[in-house]
Amino acid sequence: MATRLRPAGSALRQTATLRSQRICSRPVNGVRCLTSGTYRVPKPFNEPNLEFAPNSPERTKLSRALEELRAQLPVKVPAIGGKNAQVSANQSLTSMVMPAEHKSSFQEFASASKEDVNKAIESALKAKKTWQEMPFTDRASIFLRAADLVSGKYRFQLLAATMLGQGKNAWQAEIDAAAELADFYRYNVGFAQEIYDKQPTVNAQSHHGRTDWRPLEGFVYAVSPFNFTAIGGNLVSAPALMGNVVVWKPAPMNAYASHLVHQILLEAGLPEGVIQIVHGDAETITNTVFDHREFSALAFIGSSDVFRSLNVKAAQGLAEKRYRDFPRMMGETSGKNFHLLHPSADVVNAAKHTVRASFEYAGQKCSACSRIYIPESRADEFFTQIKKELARVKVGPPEDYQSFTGPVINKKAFDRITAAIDSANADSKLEKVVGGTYDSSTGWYIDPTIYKTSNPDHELFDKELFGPVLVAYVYPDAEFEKTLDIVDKQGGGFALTGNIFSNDQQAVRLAEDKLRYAAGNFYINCKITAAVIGQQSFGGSRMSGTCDKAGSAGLMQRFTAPRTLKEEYNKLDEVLYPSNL
Ligand SMILES: NC(=O)c1ccc[n+]([C@@H]2O[C@H](COP(=O)([O-])OP(=O)(O)OC[C@H]3O[C@@H](n4cnc5c(N)ncnc54)[C@H](O)[C@@H]3O)[C@@H](O)[C@H]2O)c1
Ligand SMILES: N[C@@H](CCC=O)C(=O)O
Repeated sequence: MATRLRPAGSALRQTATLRSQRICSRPVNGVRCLTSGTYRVPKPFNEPNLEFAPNSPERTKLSRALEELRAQLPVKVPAIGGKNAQVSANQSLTSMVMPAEHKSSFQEFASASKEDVNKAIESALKAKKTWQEMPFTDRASIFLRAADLVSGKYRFQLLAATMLGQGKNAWQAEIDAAAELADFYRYNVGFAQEIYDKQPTVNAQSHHGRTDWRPLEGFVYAVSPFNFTAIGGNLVSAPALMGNVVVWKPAPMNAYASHLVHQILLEAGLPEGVIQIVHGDAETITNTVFDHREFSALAFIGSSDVFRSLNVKAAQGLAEKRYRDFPRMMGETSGKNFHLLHPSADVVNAAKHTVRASFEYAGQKCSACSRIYIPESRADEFFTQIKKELARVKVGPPEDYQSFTGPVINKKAFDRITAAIDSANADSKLEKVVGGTYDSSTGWYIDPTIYKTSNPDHELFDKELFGPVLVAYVYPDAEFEKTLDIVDKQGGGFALTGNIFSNDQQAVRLAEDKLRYAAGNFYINCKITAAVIGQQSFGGSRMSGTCDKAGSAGLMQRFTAPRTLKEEYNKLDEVLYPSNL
């Protein structure tokens, strides 16, 4: 039996429901809608965070959800999701262990064959006409209802899945699987309204210009990473809200959390077929999708190398004239993100922010800080404060509320990061400040690790390790401007997030200008992680992606093919121009 959603108690809060009704003039699913009006969706808001303090009701509820989930392990995930989809008894399944406890299997998923993927594509295309003809206000209602299910009825179930499956502690799971996911659904509805509202404002006399925000003609392929439950949920909601149908391939390590998100969308009223979730071998699924004539767009979040390879595949398809459209290629990818301290910086503040940015969720946020630049005059103070903070930090399992950070995702990541640590420990050009140790006896644990160097060209400044490893360049105070050039040049060609800590506004201006292309998200006197939907849209350029910005109308507009209409109310009297007469 596939794991189904269970209510986890009463909704925490009732959010505003869509007050507007439908606008349409033709029957939808045989139902004629008769209301009229230019409807406005509710104003989006950021979901308030629960804090899980000792003895809080939310801590009790979360602990219960964790116990209930543990009792069901390993959870089973069907190859293709749907209201009644199930894993059959004789199907071979792929097992994924818990990052914090690798002797225990967390999830087992079935893998889609090429035929299954083709069926999923055809089901999505079959659902397309009805879905895109559904009035926007009704599509919006489905996602607003989903937001309430995420933040209410299924909140603790989503958190538990994200904690056990992806190794996040309660706070990290909360800001991802509850808050950010609900925020994406609510804000995306607002962004869609913003797009539909964009209409020509100037018309010549007796003319009427209009924009028809058509969804893409084929289907969208969404490929999501392991580290955020909300990211996959957004990658599918953004195109679907704009009237597209989507084939969704989540990362194997969050197959179960993504399955839950899909089930929630179905419960919220999403018609079956509109989003087809497909699990299995990445290449089999992708090759089948890329062979299809109606492949219209890729919405990818993951590593740069994979995104690059998918661009090459799509180019090959284009060269062979396989597609009807030029597929849109949207990708948010890797980073080698920086903190930069000016000599005027508040060093205590900078050190605290750096501990969070580099080591929360074991450095596995694409936004995480993995390189830092510190002026010589402030370096001792900075490292002393960092050590003081790290002495209070517990590395441990996600279910332990005391754990500040947890394991890395799997053995492959553990081996990759610890190999880099072994080599750094033996590198005479690096001096270890803290950490450099790890332990895989129960889970994939790596201690927060910092190296410093006076060699700004060390390869660690260019390599995304995606783990809790930070490299620091201590620069001569007089070389602040030169250091800006180094920051810009380094970072492996990536340009995702970065910041400056400074109490000198001229230095802030200089950094903001010189580092204009070094980061898609640039922060001043605060850490570089935890962008909030509606406040900081997210994404970088250079080799970090196409910078379409998750959490913005910009990304959603990429899932449209606008049609321009012009209507005239007068007749043409004369063929010849006045000058011809
Ligand atoms: N910029 C962002 O917004 C953002 C957000 C989260 C993660 N990331 C990046 O994602 C990476 C970590 O996530 P990950 O380990 O899941 O990334 P990944 O690139 O290994 O996988 C991402 C997705 O691509 C799929 N995939 C892997 N190989 C594939 C192939 N050959 N063909 C088709 N699909 C393939 C995976 O199964 C997964 O669904 C890091 O590089 C991180 O910086 C970026
Ligand atoms: N948007 C998140 C990062 C997502 C990538 O993993 C942040 O801003 O920290």
